Amino acid sequence: FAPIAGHLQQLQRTSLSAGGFEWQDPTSDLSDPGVENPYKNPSLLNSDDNTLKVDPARLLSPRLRGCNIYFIGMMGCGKSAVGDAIARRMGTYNFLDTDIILERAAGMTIPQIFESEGEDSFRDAEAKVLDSVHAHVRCVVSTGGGMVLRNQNWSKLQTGLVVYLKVEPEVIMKRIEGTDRPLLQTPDPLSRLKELMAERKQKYEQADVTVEVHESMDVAGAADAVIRALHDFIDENPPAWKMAKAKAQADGLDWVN
Ligand SMILES: Nc1ncnc2c1ncn2[C@@H]1O[C@H](COP(=O)(O)OP(=O)(O)O)[C@@H](O)[C@H]1O
Ligand SMILES: O=C(O)C1=C[C@@H](OP(=O)(O)O)[C@@H](O)[C@H](O)C1
Repeated sequence: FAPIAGHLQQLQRTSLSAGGFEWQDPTSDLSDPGVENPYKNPSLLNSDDNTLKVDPARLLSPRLRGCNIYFIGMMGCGKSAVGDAIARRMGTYNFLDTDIILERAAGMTIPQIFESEGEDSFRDAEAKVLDSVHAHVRCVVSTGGGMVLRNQNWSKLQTGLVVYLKVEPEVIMKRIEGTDRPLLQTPDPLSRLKELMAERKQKYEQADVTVEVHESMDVAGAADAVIRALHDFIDENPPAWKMAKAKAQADGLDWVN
């Protein structure tokens, strides 16, 4: 049976294509690229200044193995700016913005949709956009600030890693003052922003990873903080097969890759 066994092994090593997307059999050895947290790998550190020799963003892709990253948080917290910066640095992930997809599909801007269709219709359309987006892999997705409101959306968000960018309302307000976000068209937008944040706090805190972005952090700095937090999250939540491997080895059993 040796030739057949060889064939099977070959098959196991081949990445499969489903729904037009490449994915790798999680039980094959290819899915363990041997990439560990770069921040914890002394051989990746420059000895003179302790900076990393590689961009840790590039080493996120092999560790995520196609899993999407979803950014959640209040409008203006930086989901689009930071998400786009991270996708570019990762190199192998695409950046998607659910607001932009919705605007293109509707042929209207978000303020126009709120005005002509109302918030409920906007939320229905937003949920449909997430339905289609979550079928894709290797994406960094910026969601609209209210995506977290509907429980049904969480079943899609939870197929990926959910990152909450936590920013003080006063900092957000400075960034988005005067923009046309429909929910802030009130005489006192800062109070409205604080109310919305208080209402949504519990939902945002359901994220896998929360990153606090302070006023002194620019987009690149916020991206650095997210990348580091994601590496740490992957360390703390190893995939099931990796835990099974560790257990088998601890039990003195052979693990066949
Ligand atoms: N950390 C940051 N420092 C400075 N400006 C930022 C930062 N994050 C985002 N911005 C700016 O704030 C504005 C709102 O950010 P954006 O990414 O559109 O937010 P969101 O997608 O969460 O609504 C943009 O002009 C963006 O360039
Ligand atoms: O918080 C919200 O309810 C909204 C946030 C906006 O997206 P951003 O968070 O990208 O600004 C946009 O979806 C719409 O104005 C509603």
